[in-house]
Amino acid sequence: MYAITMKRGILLAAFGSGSSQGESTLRRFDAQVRKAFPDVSVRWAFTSMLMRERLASERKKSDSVHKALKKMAFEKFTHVAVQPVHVIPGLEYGDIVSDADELRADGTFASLVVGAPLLTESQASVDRAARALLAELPSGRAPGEPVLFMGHGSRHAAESRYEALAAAVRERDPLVLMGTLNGTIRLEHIVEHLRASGRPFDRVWLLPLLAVVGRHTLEDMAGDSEHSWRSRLEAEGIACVPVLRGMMEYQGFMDIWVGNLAQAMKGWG
Ligand SMILES: C[C@@]1(CC(=O)O)c2cc3[nH]c(cc4nc(cc5[nH]c(cc(n2)[C@H]1CCC(=O)O)[C@@](C)(CC(=O)O)[C@@H]5CCC(=O)O)C(CC(=O)O)=C4CCC(=O)O)c(CCC(=O)O)c3CC(=O)O
Ligand SMILES: [Co+2]
Repeated sequence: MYAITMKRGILLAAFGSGSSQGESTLRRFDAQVRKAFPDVSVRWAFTSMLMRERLASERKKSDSVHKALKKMAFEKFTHVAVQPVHVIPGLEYGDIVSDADELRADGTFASLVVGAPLLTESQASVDRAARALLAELPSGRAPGEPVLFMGHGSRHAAESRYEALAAAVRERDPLVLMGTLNGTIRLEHIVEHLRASGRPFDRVWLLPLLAVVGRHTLEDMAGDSEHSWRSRLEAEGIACVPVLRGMMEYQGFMDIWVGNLAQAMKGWG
């Protein structure tokens, strides 16, 4: 058996971002990954075709997961770990796994592994994320002020992960609530819950449960349109303090995604 010279690579996979804040968030994460694995090449893939096209029109190059893996195969990488920076094992995450499955079937890599998203079916992953989230609540939050997190939500069964996280967080702090844009726990459920608590509060803090600040945060959460969470809460007479920081800007969450990557790399054998 000839000895293959091991060439190891990491492929980080995000939805993609074109904003300067989003790009600096991804760059900070990139630096943390390179620091954690100094002798492994780090590449990026953006999963959103829409984002890749938007960047291409601004002459910024970006690869899909499939294309990035093809390039790494061409460059003779033997061991590759793909690490998504997604929150749930939903549809977007599933696309990444199927891209990896396809390339693995090619047999071009000696080993191709995919890391877990922030939340998996394990309660340990939910509790770990709940602790990271509660460790980073806005410093200006006065006692008794509710904090609302807006997740993306999904029609995929992985939607249950948001509910699991919401329960784990509420257990630790009953005034930290979570809902999703396109999921089962909607904003109206959160408002009902707040009203039912009977506790007086002047304002609520509004944070994205999204890795990177993008349109969903800027428009759907904090935007001026009447459909945004902020506008709908203000229409209910509830003042809002939006915090435009993606989850990947918090050390605790970066540590979880880096930890998932380290775990996946153990699968290289
Ligand atoms: C399946 C689908 C919905 C459906 O059809 O059910 C879906 C699902 C999910 N998206 C997620 C994440 C993000 N989606 C966006 C943005 C957009 N998402 C859109 C479409 C779709 N998104 C449908 C697939 C359409 C397709 O792929 O062809 C766009 C194009 C249209 C729209 O939704 O408005 C809009 C472009 C906005 C623009 O114009 O820029 C951003 C960026 C941002 O915030 O703006 C993030 C990263 C947030 C972050 O950084 O965390 C997650 C959570 C993943 C996770 O973290 O786990 C899920 C759930 C899951 O994966 O199951
Ligand atoms: Co989306």
